[in-house]
Amino acid sequence: MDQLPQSWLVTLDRIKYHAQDALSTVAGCICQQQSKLKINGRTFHIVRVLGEGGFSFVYLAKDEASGREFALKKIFCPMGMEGVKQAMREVEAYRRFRHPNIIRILDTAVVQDGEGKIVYLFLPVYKRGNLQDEINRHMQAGTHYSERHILQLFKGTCEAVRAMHTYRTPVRGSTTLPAAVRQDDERHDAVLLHREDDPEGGYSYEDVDAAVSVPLVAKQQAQTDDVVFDGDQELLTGANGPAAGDIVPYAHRDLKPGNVMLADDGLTPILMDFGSCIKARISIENRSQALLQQDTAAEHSTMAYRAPELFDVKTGITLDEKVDIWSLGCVLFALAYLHSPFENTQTTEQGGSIALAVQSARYKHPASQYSDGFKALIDSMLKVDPKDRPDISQVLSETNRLLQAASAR
Ligand SMILES: Nc1ncnc2c1ncn2[C@@H]1O[C@H](COP(=O)(O)OP(=O)(O)OP(=O)(O)O)[C@@H](O)[C@H]1O
Repeated sequence: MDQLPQSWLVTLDRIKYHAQDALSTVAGCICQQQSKLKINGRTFHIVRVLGEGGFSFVYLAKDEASGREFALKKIFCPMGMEGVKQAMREVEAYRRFRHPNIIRILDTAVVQDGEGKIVYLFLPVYKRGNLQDEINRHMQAGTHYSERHILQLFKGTCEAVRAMHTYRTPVRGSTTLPAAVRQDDERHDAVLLHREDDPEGGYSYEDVDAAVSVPLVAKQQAQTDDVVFDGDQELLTGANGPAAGDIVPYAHRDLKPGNVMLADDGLTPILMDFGSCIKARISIENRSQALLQQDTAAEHSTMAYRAPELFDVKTGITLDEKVDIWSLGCVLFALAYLHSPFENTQTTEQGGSIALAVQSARYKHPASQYSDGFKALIDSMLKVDPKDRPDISQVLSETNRLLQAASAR
């Protein structure tokens, strides 16, 4: 096993954990008892699977007492504390960016699972699904979005991205962090991260908004040995870190239609899946740093939406938030033509690889009714050299201009 590359081990873990979860889901259908989950004294009924990702399943879960529904994301952490820390970094990213177009996290729990751990994230449910689901519906029906509708969806997505690219380091103590942990689940040895000021050890559902916005103490000593969360690195300001109030751009690094949910109004996009979110500016000083970034991108950033500089990371460069601008170009293209510019293309059909097509920005606009300005916006983002791409504010102002023009037509 030692000789196997890390990516193989990850794949083996995925197969193992997905098989386990699939089996327990089937068993849960047969045995009502197994489709319930008890966390911190509350019982949740697992209604159905909403979706699945690389290391996670997302369920529709209903609180038995209140009847309130949640999207419950179950993340498997097979590789010890590093896996849990990675999951908690995702949690912290959800908490860091408060924006109407970014998903809110309602609560978090960590549960022992044999040798590994499971992290549960409680999220609001978006019953309309994500933009990839919408694209699939268009494909089946042989329909397309109008330019105006696309630009409305794209604008909200860009606003979420702008909140990340222009993130300001908070003043110490002003960020909400999970403040305490405790162990009290009968079956699972669950550790629920919850509001410190709630003696009952949880939030009331009416209080959910307050629970994510009340400033808690920045970093607390956990009450068990399982310190699973080491705080927002942005709070660690000082001689070597950014000063409070500085702009520290973050990159999402996995922007794609499947990671944008649609709110119930059918018009408001909600950015989610922050498992790949990272401080955007990374200076690559040597080959091993370059390979690390390349491997991370291969694991977390979907190929058909991944920026060219992440396929073959060069030394002596600084990766930055322009990786997301490339992905936004792919997202805008996909909303228009129902696939990424680098999948289903003639190039890939003729045996060329996606990686080669991306690295030379080889794609074509299919014949369509979309305006020249709209196509030019896509083209401006799909530039191989990140310096040639617009920044998020420029993308937004062009989107607004095109939206006004489309509304006037
Ligand atoms: N809040 C939600 N409401 C409804 N469905 C959801 C919600 N969150 C996630 N899903 C569904 O679950 C799927 C997987 O979720 P998510 O992308 O967070 O998992 P992941 O493991 O991080 O995936 P990836 O492999 O893309 O990184 C989504 O594509 C979506 O269909």
